[in-house]
Amino acid sequence: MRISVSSDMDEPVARSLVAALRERGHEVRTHGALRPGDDPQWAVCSEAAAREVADGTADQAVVCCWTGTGASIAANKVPGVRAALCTDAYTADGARRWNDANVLALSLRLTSQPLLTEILDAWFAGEPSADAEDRQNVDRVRLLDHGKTRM
Ligand SMILES: O=C[C@H](O)[C@H](O)[C@H](O)COP(=O)(O)O
Repeated sequence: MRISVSSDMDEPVARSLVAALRERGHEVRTHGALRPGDDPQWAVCSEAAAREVADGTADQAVVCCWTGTGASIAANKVPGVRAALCTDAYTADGARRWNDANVLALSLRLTSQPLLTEILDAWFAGEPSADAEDRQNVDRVRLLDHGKTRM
């Protein structure tokens, strides 16, 4: 997959993330502190990575900041993006399965190397649920992208 990665800090875990994605065979495009000369502010680089998912330049994105909160908030402001802040593998699996999340948000503070591996394993193994209720929920969220609240 084509995966956009952003981080507001040049932390070891962010570099490990990029390396791990490449090792898994993904094509990675970096933003923020991971790209020399790029704006490292979380509101800017998270949006840039998320926008590539929305416009189809990337299949998915991983957005990082110290807590993961700002990165997830900024990414979720981009229509078409469903960003999930995941602090464990179960949450990452659920984000793909129930929420059809297309952007993974990570905390640079909390995500240890082993946890990163577990989260990525779960994220990439997870498939969106075919359950009608699950699909309906995702469709409702998609409507919000267009300012609508009713199916
Ligand atoms: O949600 C915000 C992020 O956790 C930032 O990474 C955090 O605000 C730290 O940024 P700074 O070191 O620039 O204050």
